[in-house]
Amino acid sequence: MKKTLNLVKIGGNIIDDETKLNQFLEDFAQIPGLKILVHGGGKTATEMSSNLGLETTMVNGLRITDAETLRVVTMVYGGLINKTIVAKLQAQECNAIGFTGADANLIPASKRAAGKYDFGYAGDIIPGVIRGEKIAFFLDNGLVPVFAPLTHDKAGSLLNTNADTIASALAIALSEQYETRLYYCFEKNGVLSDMKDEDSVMEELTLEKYRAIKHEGLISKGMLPKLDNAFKALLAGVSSVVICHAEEIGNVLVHHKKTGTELKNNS
Ligand SMILES: Nc1ncnc2c1ncn2[C@@H]1O[C@H](COP(=O)(O)OP(=O)(O)O)[C@@H](O)[C@H]1O
Ligand SMILES: CC(=O)N[C@@H](CCC(=O)OP(=O)(O)O)C(=O)O
Repeated sequence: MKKTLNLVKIGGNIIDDETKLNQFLEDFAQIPGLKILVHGGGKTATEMSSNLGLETTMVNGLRITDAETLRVVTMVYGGLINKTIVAKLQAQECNAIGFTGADANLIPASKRAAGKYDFGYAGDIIPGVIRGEKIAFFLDNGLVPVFAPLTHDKAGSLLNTNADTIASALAIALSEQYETRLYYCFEKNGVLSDMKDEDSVMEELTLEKYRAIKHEGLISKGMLPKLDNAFKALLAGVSSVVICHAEEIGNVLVHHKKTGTELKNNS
């Protein structure tokens, strides 16, 4: 029987709030068994860019990453956020180890070719290239990998890759070795049917329903890549995918409470 692996992704709105981040990491540290944390940090990168006089442009939830922006996201994601999270987890007796996708060549990617938009140094993960057994080595030796949303092109450049995409690609790669469960944690209670009503959480969401509500305009901004990546993982064999509030991660994974939006495969 495969061991269970809980792979948790935490978004930038929580990371940017120290109290919320500390609470989340305390809860995450309590999760028993094998686990991985993938973090974003888009909000902090936007603030840091603005402090440096750089304008931020997002298209369909993805950052246009010119050379200057790549320097900012490398410092913010690979340095400030990744290392702060690792230190905070170590303070909770959670033996975290921080990675970008360049470390141990864990996530090779290719620079996205310019089309309607030129995303600059944005990286698309090459399908099938993540070798789960390399990550399993760390998991099986009692370590908790913490991934920054950076990949690399194997030609010396880091690339900026959406953290939801990294979480999905890692979950897919690791589902060969483990029964992998993927949790997208952010600052809302789940996928909402009405953005003005925080309680309008859809308990379940099928791909068919997602396509319909996307068409109606109920899904926007960062929720688009999040759900595209979430369904990709589910369809590729990840055991379960849940989108929930960051405050609930302890309730879900320590106390086994059902919360948020669970994706369903209706095909
Ligand atoms: N139907 C929806 N339900 C919940 N959030 C939505 C929805 N449509 C758009 N959003 C937006 O998507 C955002 C989540 O995407 P993003 O900011 O990329 O998250 P994260 O911080 O996890 O990376 C929410 O903050 C919200 O503003
Ligand atoms: C290419 C691209 O868009 N990369 C993302 C990576 C960070 C991220 O995904 O952060 P959140 O999870 O906080 O949104 C960005 O720079 O915003």
